[in-house]
Amino acid sequence: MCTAATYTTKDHYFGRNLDLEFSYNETVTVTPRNYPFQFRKVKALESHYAMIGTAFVVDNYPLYYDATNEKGLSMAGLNFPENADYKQEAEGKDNVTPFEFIPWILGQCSTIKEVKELLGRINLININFSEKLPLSPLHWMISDRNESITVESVKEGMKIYDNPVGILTNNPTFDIQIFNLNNYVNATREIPENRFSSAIALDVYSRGMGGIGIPGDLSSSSRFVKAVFTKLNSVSGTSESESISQFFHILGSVNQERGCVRLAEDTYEITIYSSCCNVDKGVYYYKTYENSQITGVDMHNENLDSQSIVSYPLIKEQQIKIQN
Ligand SMILES: C[C@H](CCC(=O)NCCS(=O)(=O)O)[C@H]1CC[C@H]2[C@@H]3[C@H](O)C[C@@H]4C[C@H](O)CC[C@]4(C)[C@H]3C[C@H](O)[C@]12C
Repeated sequence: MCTAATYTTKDHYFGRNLDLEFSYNETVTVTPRNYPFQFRKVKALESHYAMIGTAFVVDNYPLYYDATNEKGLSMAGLNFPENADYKQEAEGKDNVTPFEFIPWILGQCSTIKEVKELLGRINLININFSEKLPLSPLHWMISDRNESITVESVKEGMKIYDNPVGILTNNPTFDIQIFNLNNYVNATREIPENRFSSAIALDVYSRGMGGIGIPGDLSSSSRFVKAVFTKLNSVSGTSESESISQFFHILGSVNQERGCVRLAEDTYEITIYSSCCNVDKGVYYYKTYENSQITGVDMHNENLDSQSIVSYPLIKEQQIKIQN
């Protein structure tokens, strides 16, 4: 499972947890403006906005999981099994495959307003990248500095939801996820009062009891509630260090620790990486399951006018600082 989030202090931040039981050898990848983006059915983008994010690069093609462009627009794909439904090619539409969706949008748009215009013409089509890499059932969160949307291509067609909480997990569909928040109307970060009954004296014997009821399990609907509660109640200073620390704590509230979700004998889902991009500065920070140190890649340290993608392998080993 996965969780994506936005957060704003002085700057804007966008990132995600990538939860899975295996890794595709993904890298932090910068695609510069003049890398010719080929698409299966629509015209290539010979020049476009530059972007940075995590991608599995195959045959010199960056298959992005999540990315941010130089205008601060960001996008992440998250699993959406049984609900995602991709279509046949349709005339008069921009026929884009799901694995091309991130470059198609981030290559051309700088705001959600522009994204909505492109989405009006788009048709997400069912063409596999290759036999070895078939399509994944995904839905997406797309965010600019001011707002987020959730995009779901389902049986009935393309659904575009305003996402007022800036969080996305996996199933069920986004309308149900948002509705489910109503069930937690009573949860609070404040010290709770006894509203149970005046007939009995109840003791607030611990801090944090206002949040009792917020789920702690790792299902996607529970992670949605937990991540929204944590994010919407987040408080931090506005420096880069304070902001990204808080961001990683938001994602950490729904981290998958090895052992808690078993998929098969000796197979467990874990948070492979957590990312946090400062979308104003184009710096992509990440941690991995075994590397708690925050590592950053600055897209502006690359030649953004070039034609060649640049990839940095994730540093996966723990970086321990012995202090004495
Ligand atoms: C599985 C990943 C999402 C993580 C997630 O939501 N897991 C939850 C599992 S579940 O709900 O509990 O079943 C998704 C996110 C981005 C996906 C990748 C990107 O879409 C890029 C390519 C696209 C190709 O078609 C398939 C390989 C692939 C490299 C994808 C593999 C996989 O589906 C990824 C890595």
